[in-house]
Amino acid sequence: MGNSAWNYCLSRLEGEIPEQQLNTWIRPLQAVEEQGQLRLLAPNRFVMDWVRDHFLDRIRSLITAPDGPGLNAVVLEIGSQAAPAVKTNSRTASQPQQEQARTPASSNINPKFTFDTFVEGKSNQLARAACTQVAGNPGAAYNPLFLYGGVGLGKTHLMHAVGNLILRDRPGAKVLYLHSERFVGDMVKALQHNAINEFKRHYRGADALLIDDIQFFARKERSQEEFFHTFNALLEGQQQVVLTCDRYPKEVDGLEERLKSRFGWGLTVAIEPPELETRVAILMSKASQDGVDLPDEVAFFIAKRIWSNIRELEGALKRVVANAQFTGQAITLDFTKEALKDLLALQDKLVTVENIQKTVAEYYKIRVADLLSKRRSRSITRPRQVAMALAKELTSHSLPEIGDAFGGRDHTTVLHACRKVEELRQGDSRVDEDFGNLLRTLTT
Ligand SMILES: Nc1ncnc2c1ncn2[C@@H]1O[C@H](COP(=O)(O)OP(=O)(O)OP(=O)(O)O)[C@@H](O)[C@H]1O
Repeated sequence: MGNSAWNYCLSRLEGEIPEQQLNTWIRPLQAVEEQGQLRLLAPNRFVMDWVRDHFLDRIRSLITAPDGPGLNAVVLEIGSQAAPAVKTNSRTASQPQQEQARTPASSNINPKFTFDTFVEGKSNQLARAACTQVAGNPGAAYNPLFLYGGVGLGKTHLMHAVGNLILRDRPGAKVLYLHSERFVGDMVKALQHNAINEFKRHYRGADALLIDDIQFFARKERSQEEFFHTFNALLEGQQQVVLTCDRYPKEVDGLEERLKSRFGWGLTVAIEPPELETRVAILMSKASQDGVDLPDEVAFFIAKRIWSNIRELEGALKRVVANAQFTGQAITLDFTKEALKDLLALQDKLVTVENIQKTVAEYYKIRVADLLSKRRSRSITRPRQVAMALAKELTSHSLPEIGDAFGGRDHTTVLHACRKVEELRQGDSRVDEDFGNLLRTLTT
């Protein structure tokens, strides 16, 4: 393994730094390991300064830690190395960057994010179906297609999958993917350089425009104005627009009403946090893509303990795999528990039964004391059952422990609550929505 220290470091950083920042600052770095030190090559001074100021201390502590690669030093400088000659399909630090530099108008579609690599489950079924429809009939099926849901649930993946499928069917199509921050940045640059017409032409000429995380448009009036016109022009021309957001569009403060109402013209679909079976399937699929043999019990263990989002799930898997490769050990359940020890401890600390009770009480506008009381009116029992079910799902406490924490109730009451909530979630969309909202609040 040429760069095992750097790969190890990356796998750790992936769990700590938002994807957007990793792509912007960390992945463009090239790493060279030599004589006990790691040389990091930044493509330019801007990146070097940023990495030095924001990430270098952390990288150094990971690289030199005795229980990590244990190298002596990290050197950061400007430079580049020739790209390795053979590299199939795997993402290297520098490739996407170089690609972009050569062809600034390129689509930025990540070839790894396809429908084939997207695992379907109840939580994302509708979103996936809508995306396949759109990819098969761009501009005609649903326009715009608006995907929303919490962080790391696969919105970006699906968006790229749409782009990839359109490009497969029509290789000449102009498919533009970008984060909404980039749209804002490009617009500002265009205004500064008197090039707004070019900017308009560029975006309005897209056959499909895919814009990620549009909550970043909030309170940026000039950008919203420009986006509004771009959006209208595209819709009129039957060019496809796909948008994502971390919440339901109407709930984004600081977004103009006319935009919100336009977003509702097409189809708006939610992606929910995946249920256990889907999480296991995703882990299995990621492992097999990387050629890793993942025992079932390990997949179940990770999926049970990490529920909030798929990026974290992937991060945990990467950490286990990197540690196993690094130490040359097999991936067993014990090994996995050890590798994820600090991550899981951190998580246990974050979601406590008290925390759940407080959040649930606030959500239903009742008092925590009501949850613990003997009161049996519907307005109290339902939130209490939901809180118990959340405690079972999100903490590692046993049923008797949870019962105790809810005013000394019996474990069978907790079991009943969990079953009841499960049943209600199937049959009553309000309960399902409440549960989803609470899960999101507690885990993000
Ligand atoms: N159903 C799925 N099958 C396989 N991989 C998935 C699935 N959902 C998400 N992922 C993976 O999880 C990671 C995070 O997903 P993605 O970046 O698409 O999330 P997101 O919803 O766009 O989050 P954010 O709002 O933070 O941008 C990606 O690596 C993606 O491939």
